[in-house]
Amino acid sequence: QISLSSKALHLGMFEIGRPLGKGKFGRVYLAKERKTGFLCALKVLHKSELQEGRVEVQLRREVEIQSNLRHPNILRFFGHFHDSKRVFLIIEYAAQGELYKMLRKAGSFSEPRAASYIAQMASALSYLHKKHVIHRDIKPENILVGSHGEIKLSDFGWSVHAPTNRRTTLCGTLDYLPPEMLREEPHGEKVDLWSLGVLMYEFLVGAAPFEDAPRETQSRIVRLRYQVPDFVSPEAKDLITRLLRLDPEKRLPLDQVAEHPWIVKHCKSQT
Ligand SMILES: Nc1ncnc2c1ncn2[C@@H]1O[C@H](COP(=O)(O)OP(=O)(O)OP(=O)(O)O)[C@@H](O)[C@H]1O
Ligand SMILES: O=C(O)c1cc(-c2cccc(F)c2)nc2ccccc12
Ligand SMILES: [Mg+2]
Repeated sequence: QISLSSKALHLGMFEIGRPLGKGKFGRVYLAKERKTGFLCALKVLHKSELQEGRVEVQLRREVEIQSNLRHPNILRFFGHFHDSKRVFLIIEYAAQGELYKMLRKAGSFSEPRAASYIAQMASALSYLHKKHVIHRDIKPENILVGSHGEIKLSDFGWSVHAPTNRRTTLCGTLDYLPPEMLREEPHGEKVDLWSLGVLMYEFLVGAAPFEDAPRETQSRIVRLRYQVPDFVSPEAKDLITRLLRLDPEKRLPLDQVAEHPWIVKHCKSQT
C-alpha cells in the first residue's frame, strides 16, 4: 500500500519506465517508486498545454474528486505534485491496459464476460453515486483492466458533483451521450445509467447502439432508435432496454441492475 505525503513527492522518487500511452493533455509512463519498488503510472501534463486547453480547473476538479475515491473498480489516485513546467499525477497501474483494445480485438464479448464487466461497473457507479459524483464519460476508452482482469473506471476529467447542467463542450464521440446531455438540460447521476446501457450493448454487439454519422446519432438518441440483434439473449436485451430509457427517472436503478436475472445468471459473487 503506497502512502505518499505530498511534501515528499518529487520526480526523484520515481524510476520512469516505458510509456503506457498518450492522452489529449498528457503522456503516461510506467513508474517505480524507488524506496518500495511499488509500480504505478505517472501521468505527466504540461502546464502550458493545460493553460492553452483551458483545462486547469477541470484537472484540479479531477484530482480533487479522484483523491477521495477508494473502490476496487475505480482506478486509484495516489497523489500529485508539480514542478515549474509540469503537473504529475500518480495513479494506479492497470497492468492489462485498455478494455477498448480488448473489445476491438475480440470484436464483441461473450455474455458471461460482459455480465461480469457490467456488474463491476454497477458496483463502481453505485459507490460514485452514493458520493453524488457522476462520471459522465463512461465508455470503453475510459475503462482500464487490472492485473487480475478486473476493470478499473478511470478518466474523471468530466465527472462532477451532481446535480449539474454544466455545459460540456465534449469533443469525443456522441455515442454515449444521454438525451438530456445532448439537449444540455440539467442532469443528474442517471446519465451514467444510460451510458451503462450503451456500454452493455457495445460489449455484446461490438458497436454502439446509435452509431452513425454525428447528426444521425444525435437524432437516433433522442428518438431512441436502435435495434438489438437476435443473437443477444432475451435477458440481456431486457436489461439494455431498461437502461436505455429517454426519461432518466425510468432507467433501472443500480441496485436493481446488480440483481437483474442476466447479471445474477452469469456472476458467481451474489454479494
Ligand atoms: N493507470 C494506467 N495504467 C495503464 N495504462 C494507462 C494508465 N493511465 C493511462 N494509461 C494509458 O495511457 C493512455 C492515455 O491515458 P489517459 O486516457 O488517462 O489520457 P487522457 O488524458 O484521459 O486522454 P483522453 O482524454 O484522450 O482519454 C490510456 O489510453 C492508456 O492506454
Ligand atoms: O503552477 C501552478 O501552481 C499550477 C498548478 C496546477 C495544479 C496543482 C495541483 C493539482 C492540479 F491538478 C494542478 N496546475 C497548473 C496548470 C497550469 C499552470 C499552472 C498550474
Ligand atoms: Mg482517457
